[in-house]
Amino acid sequence: MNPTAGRGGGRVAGAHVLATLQRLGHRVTDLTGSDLAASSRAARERAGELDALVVVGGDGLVHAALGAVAGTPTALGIVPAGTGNDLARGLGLPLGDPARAAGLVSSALREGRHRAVDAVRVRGAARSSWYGSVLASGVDALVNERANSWRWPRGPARYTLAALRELAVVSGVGMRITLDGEVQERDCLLVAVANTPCYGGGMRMAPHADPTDGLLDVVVVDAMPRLAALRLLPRVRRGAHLDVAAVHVHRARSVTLEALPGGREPHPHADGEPLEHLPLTCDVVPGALRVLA
Ligand SMILES: Nc1ncnc2c1ncn2[C@@H]1O[C@H](COP(=O)(O)OP(=O)(O)OP(=O)(O)O)[C@@H](O)[C@H]1O
Repeated sequence: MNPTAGRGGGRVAGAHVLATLQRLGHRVTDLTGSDLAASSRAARERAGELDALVVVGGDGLVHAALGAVAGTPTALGIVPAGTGNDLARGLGLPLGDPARAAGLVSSALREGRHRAVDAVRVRGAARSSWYGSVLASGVDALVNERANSWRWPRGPARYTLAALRELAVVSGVGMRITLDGEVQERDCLLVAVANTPCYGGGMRMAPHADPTDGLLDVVVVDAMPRLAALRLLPRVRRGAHLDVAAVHVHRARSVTLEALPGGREPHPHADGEPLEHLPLTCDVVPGALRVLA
């Protein structure tokens, strides 16, 4: 569990989930570490001996857990307790109700029930990792980085304020995008590579992304004047931006993103967590996750 997730609600939710699963007869080991690195390490070391890894936290902790179990037979239980919970939202899990989410995890464990869900393997020059929701690589990545650096406000307002801040200084990034071998070069506001619809605490950038279709939804937004980008923001929150001429949606199994020389190179993020710099290649791995649901 992440005791600090969701303004500290993670501690209460985590204790409740632990007690609930024990009361329902499951053998539970608490792998909570003193920080994210310690929790991730424990998850990686122990995942192979568990039936399931159950996380109580936000997207940061779910991202770490996913890295430990994707592509393995160990199931993943998610009790959303963060401020964003975009991956849980994208998987249709109950939000804002840890008791219900814990009950679902427990009944799925008891009945041996899981949903096979796609995950994304992302490879850079130095390492490869997994993500479950959306990779941000343009101004959206800068917004994510900015939002992560703020302690206040928590929740979606933090991303909106960070977007207003970043859009004041950036309007486009040159990108080479390779979609299943087909190359395009564009001046982009952002390229989002999505397995599920949302990032940034409910921004529906890829509203039709389906984590069970074996495909990535790639949303490319062309560079545009700042005012136009600001006007696009509320439409993205509703997922009502796909008919805007500067917005293009592609579907692919494999996507490579490279920054063209010149300009400010964003630091890509996936599931809200920082990755290494571009170039990066994202490959969808169908059914790589067994989600208890
Ligand atoms: N024991 C811990 N385990 C995991 N993360 C921890 C822990 N203690 C502190 N943290 C910090 O909490 C941060 C936020 O974690 P998390 O994403 O789970 O919650 P959130 O930010 O409230 O939710 P969301 O990402 O969905 O908005 C992590 O980046 C990490 O640095």
